Amino acid sequence: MHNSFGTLFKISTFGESHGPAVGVVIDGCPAGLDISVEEIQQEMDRRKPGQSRITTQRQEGDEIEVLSGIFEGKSTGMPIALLVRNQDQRSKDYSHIADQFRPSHADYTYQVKYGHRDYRGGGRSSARETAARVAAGAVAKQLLRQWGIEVFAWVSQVGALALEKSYQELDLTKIEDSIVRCPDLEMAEQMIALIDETRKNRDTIGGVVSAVIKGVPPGLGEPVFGKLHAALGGAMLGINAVKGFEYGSGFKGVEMLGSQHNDTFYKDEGKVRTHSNHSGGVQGGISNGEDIYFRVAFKPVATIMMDQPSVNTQGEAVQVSGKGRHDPCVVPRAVPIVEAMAALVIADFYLLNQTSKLRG
Ligand SMILES: Cc1cc2nc3c(=O)[nH]c(=O)nc-3n(C[C@H](O)[C@H](O)[C@H](O)COP(=O)(O)O)c2cc1C
Ligand SMILES: C=C(O[C@@H]1CC(C(=O)O)=C[C@@H](OP(=O)(O)O)[C@H]1O)C(=O)O
Repeated sequence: MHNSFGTLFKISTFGESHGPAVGVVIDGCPAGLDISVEEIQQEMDRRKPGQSRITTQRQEGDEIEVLSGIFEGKSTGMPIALLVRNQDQRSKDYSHIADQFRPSHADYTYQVKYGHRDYRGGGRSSARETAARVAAGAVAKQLLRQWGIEVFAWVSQVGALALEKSYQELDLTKIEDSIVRCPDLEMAEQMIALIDETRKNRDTIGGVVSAVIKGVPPGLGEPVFGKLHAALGGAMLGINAVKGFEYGSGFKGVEMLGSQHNDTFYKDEGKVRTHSNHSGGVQGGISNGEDIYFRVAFKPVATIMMDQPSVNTQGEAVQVSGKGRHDPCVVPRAVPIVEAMAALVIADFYLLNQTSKLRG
């Protein structure tokens, strides 16, 4: 029932991994926005399968088709419909799970909830659906740019290999310089080697995507229900395979004292700023104008190329093994998904904020 996201900048996605297409309808994009379809395509290319040796080898062009809502390069204020046709489905890789459940994928929960499921490629539980979110996020990013807001995400951990540097110490222009999307290129090499080794062992591994949103004005977010950090957390936890979300000082903040953790205020050229930013740019659910930064934890991919105990739809014990093409680690492709979901939340909250008080 819940296939839509957002209040004013609202999206609905549709499509299954092995159906004819996946796509999105964006309802509420203001009219007159210059929209570059080429930029939407660049985001699709960052997410698409088959992009490097450390991702699934399913070969999809993920070429975006604009069905409505953009005319002469500008949004018309009408629903924007974007479509991607599926081209490289291999449904026979899934025949064996028509009546079996892969451990830790969504096979069992979809079956028990609906009594019927599209088992081909995981149907709608497949991360293929995130292609639609990335397309919508690419439009949201272009809207945010008008307001001076930018979103960056990168891989900061694979397995136990963790980048200890803060985002201020990283060169974020280097994110796309390695196939793993870690801007520290030495660490990137180690991460790639670890993913290669894991894949050779027919296994999978988890990781962390870190992100920062720059240029958010103070005042975005609703005070009780609809806190900005809660919306961001909800958006991130709604991405496939996500197991954790923290923003600002996050779980590490518990080790600090209030006197260390408080972000003290000062005035900088008429603006109220804070010296530190343990709050992660959000206080009381409302942005304070500082950078919003957060981390998203992804589990190791469920489908592994080895036998594991499970049950079938009759409740009988079986051994199930993954077949076909799967990501050994999702984080390199999750980077544009995290950016897209963050852009969608901020675009929505920016528009909502414009209705929150009389201005004069
Ligand atoms: C970018 C990305 C790629 C993914 N690729 C695969 C994959 O190839 N095989 C797989 O079993 N799961 C993959 N997943 C994870 C599944 O989609 C996810 O585990 C499944 O929908 C069950 O949901 P849950 O893990 O959130 O509970 C991927 C997730 C993301 C974000
Ligand atoms: C197709 C994509 O990734 C897929 C995500 C996925 C899963 O279970 O999430 C399983 C695999 O599906 P298939 O067996 O059909 O190749 C991945 O390739 C994509 O991201 O576009």
